Amino acid sequence: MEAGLEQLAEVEGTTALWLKKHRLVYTAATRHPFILSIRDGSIDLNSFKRWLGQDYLFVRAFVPFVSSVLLKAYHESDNNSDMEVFLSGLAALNDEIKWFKKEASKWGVVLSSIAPQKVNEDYCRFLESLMGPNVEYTVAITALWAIELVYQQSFAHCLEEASRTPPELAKTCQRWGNEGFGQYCRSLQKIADRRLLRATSEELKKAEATLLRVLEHEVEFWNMSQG
Ligand SMILES: Cc1ncc(CN)c(N)n1
Repeated sequence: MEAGLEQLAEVEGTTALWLKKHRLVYTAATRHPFILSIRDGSIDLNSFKRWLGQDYLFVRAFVPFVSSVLLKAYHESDNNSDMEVFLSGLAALNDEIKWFKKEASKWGVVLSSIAPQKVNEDYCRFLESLMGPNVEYTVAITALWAIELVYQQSFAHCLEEASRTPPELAKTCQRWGNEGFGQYCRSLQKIADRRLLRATSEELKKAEATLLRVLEHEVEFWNMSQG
């Protein structure tokens, strides 16, 4: 990193700098028309159901990814408490899978008969590419933080005062838009920033490229859901 940027990263955090630098794609991911349609109440419920079924499949693939980050933390982290953050994330995912099953039956979505769409498969394949032992902990935690952040920022937007989110979707928005999940995202960000400050320039390049890929995959995922 250049000398000036390095000082700024110490004050602001590398992740915040990257979000500013890549704000167009970040905004595309967190203020997507699919999310805006939840927020203004115009959401097509078939799109919502499509998202629900596809996201259930994504979350099933996300669990092993989070486990792989926990494993990397166990082997590579310079801070004992990192592992506990991921463990709490895994516990939340356990609840999330149960929630998806209940929500799906509420909406008449039969999860067992849903096939992943190509966009979803591509995203899950990307997750798998980050699970191997050759991928640095710093790169993997950057991806995990970005993936969670997109949902937190998107759904929190649907809970803001001016929003007209339909009441039957409020629980969905609260799942990722609540303060506890916001705190979890900040914990992930702190870990990522701590690691990025000590990363080699090669690792920094890989982590930034990974952040961009996550944001692009998230935009594609919303596009797919919207249909
Ligand atoms: C596609 C996607 N991105 C992020 C999340 C939040 N875990 C999710 N459930 N699905």
